Amino acid sequence: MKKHIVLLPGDGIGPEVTKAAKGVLETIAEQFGHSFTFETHEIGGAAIDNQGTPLPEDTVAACKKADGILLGAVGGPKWDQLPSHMRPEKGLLGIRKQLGLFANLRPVKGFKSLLHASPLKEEVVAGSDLLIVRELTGGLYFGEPRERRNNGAEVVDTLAYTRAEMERIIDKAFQSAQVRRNHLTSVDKANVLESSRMWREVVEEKKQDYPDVHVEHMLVDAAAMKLVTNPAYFDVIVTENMFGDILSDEASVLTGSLGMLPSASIRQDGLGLYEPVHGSAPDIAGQNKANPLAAILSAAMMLRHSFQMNGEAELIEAAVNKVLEEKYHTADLNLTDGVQVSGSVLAKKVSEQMSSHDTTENIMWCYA
Ligand SMILES: NC(=O)c1ccc[n+]([C@@H]2O[C@H](COP(=O)([O-])OP(=O)(O)OC[C@H]3O[C@@H](n4cnc5c(N)ncnc54)[C@H](O)[C@@H]3O)[C@@H](O)[C@H]2O)c1
Ligand SMILES: CC(C)[C@H](C(=O)O)[C@@H](O)C(=O)O
Ligand SMILES: [Mg+2]
Repeated sequence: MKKHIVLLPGDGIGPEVTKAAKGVLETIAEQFGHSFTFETHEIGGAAIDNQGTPLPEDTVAACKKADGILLGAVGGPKWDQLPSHMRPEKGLLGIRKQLGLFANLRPVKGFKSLLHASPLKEEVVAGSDLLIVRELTGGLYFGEPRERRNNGAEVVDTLAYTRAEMERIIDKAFQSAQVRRNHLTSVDKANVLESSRMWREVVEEKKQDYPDVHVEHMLVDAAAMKLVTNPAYFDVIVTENMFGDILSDEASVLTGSLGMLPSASIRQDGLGLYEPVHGSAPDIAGQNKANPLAAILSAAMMLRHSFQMNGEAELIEAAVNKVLEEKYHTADLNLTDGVQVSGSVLAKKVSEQMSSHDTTENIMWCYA
């Protein structure tokens, strides 16, 4: 199969982890006889430096024509003092919005061989396998007005949603629950926010369409606590943009590192931008220390979601599992046992494992 992939490496560790994921995709192409072509574009701080804007028009145009998009990360201290419309993060928010990527799927599954990498007790982490379905193009991130007022004496951000925006993400989450364990937890702050009260109404209306799914409501503060005390309780969590951002970094603790969490930012027709949950990690950028697995697993999500290449995605996931079982890991996992390697060596191990045909265990993450 022929597929055209746009790479948006971005800033900090973005280029390192994107290169690692590209290498794994090349191994897939070789093994399965696919033809993947790649085109690299700037976004974020790199684009500000070279083109004066965090989201150049040619980047958007290339993404619109792509079969799949793989992003590294954007941002860093170099650009922190720029006005908000010129920050690298605006490039990421802009591409999500312009492409209509309203659903962000963030699967969180602890690999068995990494249970002891979490700072939580192994018996707490064991059995956790959840999916955060985060609304990605609305809420506080995009609501207007957002401004300083009264000579800087006041400031306003706006949390706005239309009912239609809520309906489509809640539908997506019910559908994800149907292919998983039929348990949906809708997370909100309905004791305080009007938007959350409407969110609850929409969930209540939608549940009539999915009678096989057990749905409940949970306040975000309580959910944050339960995520680290009883994570195995959760199957699918659906929540608005900002809550989903925060809960997903928290959930990464279950896997041992933020460098383990992949994500898919998708829309209905299958186009997707695949991005690790982590950021540009300026503290380790350029040192070949970054864990490439979140980016590699994001590439696997691209194969499954945008290209319908399930076997190929499973091969990557199984190879990652095997490499971890063989106790190779990067420094972020903070392990005292096993073999600590650089990011590029870990990525190479994954590709070698894929070519060895010794990856039989299907550890597939289920998400729809
Ligand atoms: N998707 C994105 O592009 C994205 C996501 C989050 C943050 N950011 C941006 O990244 C910059 C830094 O933000 P931050 O420091 O709060 O968050 P971060 O995710 O970049 O880093 C948080 C911590 O996790 C570590 N870490 C993250 N990814 C890792 C990996 N793959 N391997 C090993 N360790 C890893 C970092 O070293 C750091 O200690 C900010 O400008 C922020 O806006 C971008
Ligand atoms: C960089 C930032 C804008 C982004 C977000 O908040 O969506 C990041 O934290 C993420 O989780 O993808
Ligand atoms: Mg985040």
